[in-house]
Amino acid sequence: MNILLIGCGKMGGAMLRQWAEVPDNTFTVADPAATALPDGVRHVTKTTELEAAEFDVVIIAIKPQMIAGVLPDYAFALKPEGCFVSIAAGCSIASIAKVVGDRAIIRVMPNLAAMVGQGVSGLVANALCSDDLKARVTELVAQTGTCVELADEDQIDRLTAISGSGPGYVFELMRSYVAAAKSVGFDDETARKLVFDTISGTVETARQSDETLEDLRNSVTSKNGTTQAGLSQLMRDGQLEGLFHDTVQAAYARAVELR
Ligand SMILES: NC(=O)C1=CN([C@@H]2O[C@H](COP(=O)(O)OP(=O)(O)OC[C@H]3O[C@@H](n4cnc5c(N)ncnc54)[C@H](O)[C@@H]3O)[C@@H](O)[C@H]2O)C=CC1
Ligand SMILES: O=C(O)[C@@H]1CCC=N1
Repeated sequence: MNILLIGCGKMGGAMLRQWAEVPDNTFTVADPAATALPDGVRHVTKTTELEAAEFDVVIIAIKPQMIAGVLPDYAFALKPEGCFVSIAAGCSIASIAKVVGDRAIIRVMPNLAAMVGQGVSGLVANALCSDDLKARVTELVAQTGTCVELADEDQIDRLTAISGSGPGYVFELMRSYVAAAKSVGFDDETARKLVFDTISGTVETARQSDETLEDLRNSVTSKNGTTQAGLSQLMRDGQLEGLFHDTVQAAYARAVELR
């Protein structure tokens, strides 16, 4: 497919890094600020460099608040049978259709781990999108990690609050954990290694186990031992579970506001 990527910042750039590894498709990036694009990717800085009906897919990877102002300038470059793919948080298919009219539109919510091919994405398409086009876009997204097809748009806003924003929550957890490791005397390099390897090893253990997360947690926790002492702080008054609940609800509410 011939693909136009509008916006090549943190998220668009992360996905492009994986896509550029696969020879199936050709990419043009439209982003005045883009630098250091992968080999073989065409870069345009003005819409006048594009031809009408040039692309099978136009990917919208700019901030949701910019879509109404920017997208009209690029819409002419999509083939009549092509589709728009938006990765913008919140911005609904109806809002995009207000800008481009009744066209095939797919919403994808990726996450930053796409950068290393371990992303998690949700996808939902409108009724004007053919099964073939949806399958080809799903395959494209799956080049960046796993891709789950969702039943409706509300689901993609809920998924945004879990996996779209998720790396932000996890990076902050990791940052706090590393700071705590340093507070008991480890240097930065050792603290990062201990924390990163503990997290990745724990995730892999959970993946390979049939036990519940509660049982796995209990299997680390000796009666009156060190883990129990630590968890009595981490879990005091159920605050951690409440905090995660509030975190996800706030992110979902913001996605709804951005519709
Ligand atoms: N950062 C993340 O982890 C995730 C971001 N998203 C979505 O991806 C979209 C982009 O977010 P980020 O990459 O984080 O933002 P970013 O600010 O890193 O990238 C946006 C890019 O758009 C470019 N841009 C601005 N005006 C433009 C124009 N007129 N024409 C072409 N390009 C233009 C900017 O130069 C910039 O490189 C947002 O809609 C966001 O909701 C979705 C999932 C995860
Ligand atoms: O924070 C945001 O709005 C974007 C969407 C998901 C992750 N980053």
